[in-house]
Amino acid sequence: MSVLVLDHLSVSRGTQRPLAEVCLTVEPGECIGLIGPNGAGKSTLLRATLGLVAATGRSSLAALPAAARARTAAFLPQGREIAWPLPVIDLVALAQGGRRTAPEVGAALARMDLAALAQRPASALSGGEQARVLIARALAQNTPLLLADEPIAGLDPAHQIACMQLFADLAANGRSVIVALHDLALAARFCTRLVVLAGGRIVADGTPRAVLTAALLEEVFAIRCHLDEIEGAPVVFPLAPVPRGER
Ligand SMILES: Nc1ncnc2c1ncn2[C@@H]1O[C@H](COP(=O)(O)OP(=O)(O)OP(=O)(O)O)[C@@H](O)[C@H]1O
Repeated sequence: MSVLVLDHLSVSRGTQRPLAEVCLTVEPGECIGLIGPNGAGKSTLLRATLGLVAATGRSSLAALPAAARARTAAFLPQGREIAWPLPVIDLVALAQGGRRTAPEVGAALARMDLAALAQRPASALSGGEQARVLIARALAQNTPLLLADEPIAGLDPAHQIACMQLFADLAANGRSVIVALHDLALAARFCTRLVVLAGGRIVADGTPRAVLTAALLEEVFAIRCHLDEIEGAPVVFPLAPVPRGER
């Protein structure tokens, strides 16, 4: 059974339409990379999916009562500053009703490389460390679906890879992930499927190999890339913006 169904989901703000007629079905085991240039509508799509912004059309998730929604999906929003001086372990334990000893809490701390920071006030950590704490909290919620808005922004390369590997592992174990990100190389390597947004609409949807073509990268992202393959996975290396006169 599908984890999520979006049916002609649209958001309007005055005369703008940051999300237009998005239809998407997410199955268990999918790690979906949501990609697109700045302002494409990725955050708006995630928020409308959760019912956090007014939308027309239907999101099967937003249609659930609030408690069922929280059991179904964890959300990692884009803004990640932690204001409360709560110990890291207690902040992560909020995902399990405050139970520090819940196995999900220990597992999430270990998976995000936070065991050594568990007793530190979360607000006194570095930006990247705080980002990892919030990923751990979302992970500890242990939901079938995880929606993450640019979770790897600000992480060092080792933790970026570890975080994407975590999402791929969740999917391999039958959960579903939608992750908005700008790193096309990591999206290509770790996602089972890429959904490309531009101007609030889905303009491509498929495997990384099918989606990441030179033509799409030029048209949607206005970049020229070196495309290659390593160990069977597509590799994208951005080289230069397409000159303005050629767009
Ligand atoms: N609170 C808001 N009020 C009005 N317009 C907004 C608001 N938030 C976003 N927008 C507009 O909606 C459009 C989509 O924004 P959104 O944040 O969904 O894009 P995004 O793809 O997540 O971008 P980015 O990669 O920069 O995070 C943009 O044109 C943006 O300017």
